[in-house]
Amino acid sequence: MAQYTRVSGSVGLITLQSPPVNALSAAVRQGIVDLMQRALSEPEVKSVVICGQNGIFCGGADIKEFGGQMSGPPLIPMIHAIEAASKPVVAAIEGIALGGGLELALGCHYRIAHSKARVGLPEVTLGLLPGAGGSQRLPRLIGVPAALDLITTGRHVTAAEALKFGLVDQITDHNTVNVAVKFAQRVADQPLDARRISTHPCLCPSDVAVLFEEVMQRVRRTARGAIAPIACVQAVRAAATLPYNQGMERERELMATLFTSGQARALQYFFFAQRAVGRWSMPSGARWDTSKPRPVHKAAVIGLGTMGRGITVALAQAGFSVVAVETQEKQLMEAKQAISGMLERGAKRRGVAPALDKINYGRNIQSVADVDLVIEAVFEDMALKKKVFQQLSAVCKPSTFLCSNTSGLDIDQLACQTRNPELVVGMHFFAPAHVMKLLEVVYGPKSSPLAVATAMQLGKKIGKVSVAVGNCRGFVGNRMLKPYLEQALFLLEEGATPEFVDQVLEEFGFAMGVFRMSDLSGLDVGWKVRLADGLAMPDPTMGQPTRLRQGRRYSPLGDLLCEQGRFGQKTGRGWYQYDKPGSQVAKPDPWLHSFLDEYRARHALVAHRIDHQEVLERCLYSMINEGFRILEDGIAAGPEDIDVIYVFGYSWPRHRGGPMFYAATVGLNKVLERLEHYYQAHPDVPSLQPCHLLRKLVASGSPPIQKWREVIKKVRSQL
Ligand SMILES: CC(C)(COP(=O)(O)OP(=O)(O)OC[C@H]1O[C@@H](n2cnc3c(N)ncnc32)[C@H](O)[C@@H]1OP(=O)(O)O)[C@@H](O)C(=O)NCCC(=O)NCCSC(=O)CC(=O)CCCCCCCCCCCCC(=O)O
Ligand SMILES: NC(=O)C1=CN([C@@H]2O[C@H](COP(=O)(O)OP(=O)(O)OC[C@H]3O[C@@H](n4cnc5c(N)ncnc54)[C@H](O)[C@@H]3O)[C@@H](O)[C@H]2O)C=CC1
Repeated sequence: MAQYTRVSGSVGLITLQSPPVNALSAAVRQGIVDLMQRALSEPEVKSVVICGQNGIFCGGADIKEFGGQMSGPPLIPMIHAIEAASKPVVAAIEGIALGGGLELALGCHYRIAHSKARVGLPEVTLGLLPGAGGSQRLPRLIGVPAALDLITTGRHVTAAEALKFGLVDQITDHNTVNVAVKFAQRVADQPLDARRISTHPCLCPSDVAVLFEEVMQRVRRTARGAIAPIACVQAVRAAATLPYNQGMERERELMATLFTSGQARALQYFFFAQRAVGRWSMPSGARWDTSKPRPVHKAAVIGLGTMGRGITVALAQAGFSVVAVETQEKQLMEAKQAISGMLERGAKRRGVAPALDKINYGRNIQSVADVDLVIEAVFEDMALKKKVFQQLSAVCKPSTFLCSNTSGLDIDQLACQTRNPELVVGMHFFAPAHVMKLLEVVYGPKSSPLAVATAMQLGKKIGKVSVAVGNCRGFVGNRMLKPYLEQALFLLEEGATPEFVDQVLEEFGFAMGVFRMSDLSGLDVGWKVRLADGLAMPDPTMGQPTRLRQGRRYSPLGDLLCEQGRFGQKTGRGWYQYDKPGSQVAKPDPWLHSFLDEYRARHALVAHRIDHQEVLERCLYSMINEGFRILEDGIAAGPEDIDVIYVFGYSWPRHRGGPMFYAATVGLNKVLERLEHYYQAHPDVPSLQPCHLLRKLVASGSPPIQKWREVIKKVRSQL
């Protein structure tokens, strides 16, 4: 909807009204069309101001409408009509002008923005391009290089930056609508021809062809298979090389391709999934909207290794006072230096002062007595963690929340060491903890809704996307990683090379294939866990490793590499070789290939030809199958939780929506059929056995992903 008022006698004020972000729904578009006609037909009205209610100009097209039949007046002619109007139209931009919202403002003759407003064309993040003239008007207004930057990244810019670009005409600290109304009165009689952006020539640098070539190469390199960034470059190239009308036609063609692509659907699903995870629930029925968090002012981090350092930086940067405890003197010194460096670099990037004074370092756990929340990040060793939780419980205030950054140990066992087990949760960060967006908040059987709500809120305050998950080995992310890694190893045993497996996964869109990823995180990490589990022991009777452990197929390949001191990048050797320890450039290693040949010969394994399809299906479908088990067990409340975890924590390509959305795209019956096929071929691999929920969903006609929760509920109620 939109509302019309006449202000100061001669200005028609059109206010967009569609909470929460004044998106351009069919009703809003209809309102704008009708009210523009009214303003133009009233002789007393000399100029028009368009603004949005509640201090928000416009969040763009209504993304919910994209999934269905579009109705109402189309955006492009609406914006053209505004630009062609005979009376000046001024956009009064408060809050945000994003996507179609900014395109609407670009159709206006003038733009006045509040100093705190942000503007941008984020369509690329939804798998689209600015398809309501934005790709053609923006380069004409601010030049090709700046337009390419904004349109291909989708980044939001501040009002100050927008003014520098010439994207807005004026910024104000006062009431933007009042300023815009006064402005509209001043320009009421001024000629409009020069204010119609579509009539401007496109501002191109002399080496524009080279620029497009460079940008296209960069975009292709970073897009990981996403098509929208490429279409965005093509659309801006059309603005630079074609007359406006032909450019608009090209924009329409490109938009039509994107609009109906699976990628746009995946990215739009993911937009809502990110917001859905904030509405968490626990099997007990506790929920985000009925569980109040307690404020946290002062926090502590125990253990300043890789993770503790990043967590300390994340907390300090968000303004929390932090007590940082490390028992080893040498580690403490190194950590202080590393944390100060991270804070200084971060502050420089953001143009603020480094939050060095927010942190108090110490070697004694007694120094955390008065904090509101502790995050433990000591070695992944249950006995050590239990001891630390006993100490914390004795030292801290009774109300202190005690959290563990464990990658997958039982939160309940830690809670049992404390006086107040209801205040214990997992806060599982991802490395590097001050950079990675994901936080798994893990509730055990004794965790209270208060503790979950507090950890979720803390995550939000430090800029994380937090997902509440249940307690099980590996939680959601690492539990699903296990069958994925396992399949990758089996594929090596059966004839594949690490290079081939990685190439297939990287072509799919992962930032790194599974073996390059293992080399980066360190092969020793998983080895220690397998040793602790009694899995990575050489067979005592044979004197050499066997391929069956604890009743199921097991690949000791990773253990054998670790026994040779090949821990990955840190030792300069792993699944690949590196020039020196710490180097990041992975090169194929002839030693590894001979090692694999010898291994296969020793175990009488005949290498067979493995193709792309087999690598993808075995790695991804086994992981997806585990995802369904996680849903069935109630460890994740819905598929969105899993998808958000995989995109933000494991570099799953966002334009494929996440593993569960991908399964829905491929077709659940196909996933089931292929799992059945592989399970038949490998009956000693239980992770390939299709789980009950997957079968149930297929039997229920493979409902759309938005309906899975209903089937999950039924399956769980029958357990
Ligand atoms: C706006 C934000 C920055 C606010 O952030 P924050 O305050 O943190 O709140 P949130 O929790 O994010 O959001 C609150 C609430 O609002 C919902 N919401 C937000 N934005 C939208 C929106 N645009 N639409 C719908 N709903 C929205 C959000 O989901 C939350 O609700 P909840 O999910 O219930 O919790 C932030 O929200 C944000 O960044 N929003 C997105 C902004 C954005 O990306 N805008 C761009 C939208 S795309 C666009 O504008 C494109 C166009 O306009 C072009 C359209 C052209 C159409 C032409 C079609 C041609 C098709 C050709 C096909 C031809 C086929 C053929 O030829 O046959
Ligand atoms: N490294 C990674 O990528 C990730 C690790 N994790 C988890 O985070 C935790 C920490 O892992 P990392 O930082 O990699 O380990 P790390 O080995 O780099 O650091 C652990 C630190 O804890 C210190 N420490 C040990 N006992 C202590 C005590 N009683 N009091 C104070 N400090 C103590 C050690 O001296 C060391 O500096 C583990 O539980 C791990 O599973 C979670 C996510 C990712």
